[in-house]
Amino acid sequence: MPTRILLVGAGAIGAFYGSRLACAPNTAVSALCRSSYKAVKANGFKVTSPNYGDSMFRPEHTFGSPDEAKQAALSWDYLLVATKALPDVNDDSTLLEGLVGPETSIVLVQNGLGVEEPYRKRFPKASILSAVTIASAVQPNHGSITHNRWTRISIGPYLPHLDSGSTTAEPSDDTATQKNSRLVELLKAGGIADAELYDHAGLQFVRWHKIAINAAMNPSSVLSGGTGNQEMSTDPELSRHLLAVMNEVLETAPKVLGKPLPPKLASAERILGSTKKNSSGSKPSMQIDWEKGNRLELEVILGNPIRIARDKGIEMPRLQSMYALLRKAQENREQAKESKL
Ligand SMILES: NC(=O)C1=CN([C@@H]2O[C@H](COP(=O)(O)OP(=O)(O)OC[C@H]3O[C@@H](n4cnc5c(N)ncnc54)[C@H](OP(=O)(O)O)[C@@H]3O)[C@@H](O)[C@H]2O)C=CC1
Ligand SMILES: CC(C)(CO)C(=O)C(=O)O
Repeated sequence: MPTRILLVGAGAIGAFYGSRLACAPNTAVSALCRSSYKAVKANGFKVTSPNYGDSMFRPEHTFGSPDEAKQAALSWDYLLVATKALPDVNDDSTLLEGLVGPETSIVLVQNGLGVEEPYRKRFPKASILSAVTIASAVQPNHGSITHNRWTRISIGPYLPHLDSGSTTAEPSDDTATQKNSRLVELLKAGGIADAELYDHAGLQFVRWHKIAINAAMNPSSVLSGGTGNQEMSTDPELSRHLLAVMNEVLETAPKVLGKPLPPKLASAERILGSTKKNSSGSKPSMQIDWEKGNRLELEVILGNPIRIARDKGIEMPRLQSMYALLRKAQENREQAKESKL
């Protein structure tokens, strides 16, 4: 039997990593699509990448709805979720109803903090793997994926009971850890050399570290009227703001997680230095979503970090200001859209 993987949200990131996993031996990758269903069912995915060249990736099965996936009655080893994380809009954990069996691991490849919780609450017995990627990919047309650069994906089992000070492992922890190692092996076999294995605590640090980048760059671009990454990092006032936001996150993370930040994670100064050198003209994904009129990943990038820190008695004033402003701007825009209908 092959290792069966279903992509839930086969957009830029889901289809890119899916196309690599499909190259690993004895692996069958299927896709649950939404608006790209017809294009993918007819032609599969065309993936272009500076690392892997141009390739076609035909899913074993292409489903147009969660019900269709359920009716296939297949047993999934991994459900790889790579939808945009928008808990204020949809609870995407409902998409997995009827697909999670005793052998299934749920893999969340999404930005943000707290993305695992809706899945843990709905599927308390399932093993959940949490993944953070540094990559740049887009889906310019249905079924066409352009991978631009970077392939780093860090994955760890999500075992939040270990956070509460208890060192008592649960029997299912070993399964999650083994499934995690296996997924990293599959990604490496598919050519992702920088797939990285973490334990629960290590991966949560990686999530906070990525939040430092996303909470600084993404809302600042929208609030500054669409400034690109490099221009923000070289502007005298904006660059001070970015550094201060990143440091606010990097100083909060150890207080929340109860351990010092691992030294291998880059400092705010180093992140800013490499952004200054990024001459690709890139803009943060939140700005691109704002331009398209899409809902923003505000809750997982700003709201959840603020709330998680506040629960521990810590305020994050720079994040809070940006969150309050953008939340209202988004709300006003949604109301304006509705009043036009
Ligand atoms: N793109 C990148 O370079 C990076 C992205 N990330 C993170 O990865 C995650 C995924 O981002 P990205 O791949 O860019 O997003 P995309 O918008 O490209 O892909 C999301 C996909 O999920 C699909 N989807 C959403 N809801 C459903 C549903 N109910 N049923 C079936 N399919 C659904 C969307 O379909 P539809 O087209 O119909 O909306 C879309 O194809 C985000 O959290 C993002 O922040 C992290 C690092 C880099
Ligand atoms: C590239 C980067 C770090 C810019 O903020 C990003 O992750 C995004 O656009 O969402």
